[in-house]
Amino acid sequence: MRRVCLLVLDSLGVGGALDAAQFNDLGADTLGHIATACAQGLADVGRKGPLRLPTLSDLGLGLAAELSTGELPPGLEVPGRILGRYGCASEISRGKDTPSGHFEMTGAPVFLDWGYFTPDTSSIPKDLLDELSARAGLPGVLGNCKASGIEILTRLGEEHLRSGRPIVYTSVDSVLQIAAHEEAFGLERLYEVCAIARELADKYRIARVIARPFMGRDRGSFVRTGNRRDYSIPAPSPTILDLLTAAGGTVLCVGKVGDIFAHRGVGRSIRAHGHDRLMDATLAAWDGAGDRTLVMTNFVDFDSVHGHRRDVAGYARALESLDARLPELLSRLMPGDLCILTADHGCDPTWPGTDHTRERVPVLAVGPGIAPGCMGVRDSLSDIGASVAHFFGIDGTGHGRSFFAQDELSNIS
Ligand SMILES: O=P(O)(O)O[C@H]1O[C@H](CO)[C@@H](O)[C@H]1O
Ligand SMILES: [Mn+2]
Ligand SMILES: [Mn+2]
Repeated sequence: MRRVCLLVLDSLGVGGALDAAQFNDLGADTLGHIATACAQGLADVGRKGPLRLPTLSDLGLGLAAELSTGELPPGLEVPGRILGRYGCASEISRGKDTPSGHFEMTGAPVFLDWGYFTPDTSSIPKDLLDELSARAGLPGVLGNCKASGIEILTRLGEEHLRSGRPIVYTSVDSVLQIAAHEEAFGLERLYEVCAIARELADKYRIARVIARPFMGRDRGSFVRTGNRRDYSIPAPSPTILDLLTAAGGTVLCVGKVGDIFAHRGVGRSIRAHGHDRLMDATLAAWDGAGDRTLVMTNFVDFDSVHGHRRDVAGYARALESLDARLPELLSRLMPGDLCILTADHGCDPTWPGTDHTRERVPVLAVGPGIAPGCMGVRDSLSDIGASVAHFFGIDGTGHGRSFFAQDELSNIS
């Protein structure tokens, strides 16, 4: 029996990207800067002192970070013995966005340029917005600029309630985000508008349309809800989700993963909000998973709740909480099981602005029969997909190299 659990700690970069300067991210280091702030007592909100990640440290997270930047993040000192195979990987896709990271780690790096809405005002082409209003029966839209999601609600949320116009905005990523009040505008209506926007955005090669529902009565009380939904462009080439499904295996996606892959190669998608619920859903999926099953979960709050909001203490708290839940999963790994933890890009909460940061990502692999040790600095996140294919004994996508030795897996039951 062979099963793989792939956990994406969304935005947990470990610095060190050789091309970071091209993204104005030279020196960005999500994990390193969080750990440093914690060690300096600068992240003592709802937690205290140095970052404590005993399980992730045992799996080699600190060493993976040291491999990337040359510096061991404080608090992530080398434990007595490493439990897993650790390393880090550079991203070769052109963008530092979520779809690029997820596609690349599943064997489909993105070499084409997404389309971007760049200007700060009138960002989104008039044709697209006119057609969206016509087809969705909207009285127009608000926003139409590059913005941060919370700030724009404060600025335009009340006008949205008065006018019924949804708020459209973009970021440094290839995204068209649409915010609307979950009750006043309606959640299903927002999803319908986003589905139309997805069709219209295709010709501009926009990677994602994102529904951003929110609640609250006024600018002081607006909050985004957990009903966010992503409408992605499909991966540019087959992923291991496609190949495993075609080979008769099963792909179970937890959280926003199914949406990211536009549900291609996805057997079942399980929605859950908040890291604890996401972990509960992962454990439930894992407990019911049979032979040749891939369970893939994205822990989105690191990025959306803490990284983009530049909330260092919150990010540290979320890391410590997830770390405390990991033993529940690790204790369920039986012979023939493999668990890989990684990230899709960085989002350094100490960095200027509110956007993602170009960084390497950690790659931690653990399971009975997987010899602990170092897998080095990997050339691409696609090495993860190649390793998963190798583990399942199926053809890979042609991108990436397995971090397992050729004959290493033959003795695993
Ligand atoms: O500021 P909010 O709405 O959270 O947007 C963020 O979320 C998007 C998806 O990760 C990114 O493109 C970034 O702009
Ligand atoms: Mn992401
Ligand atoms: Mn993000």
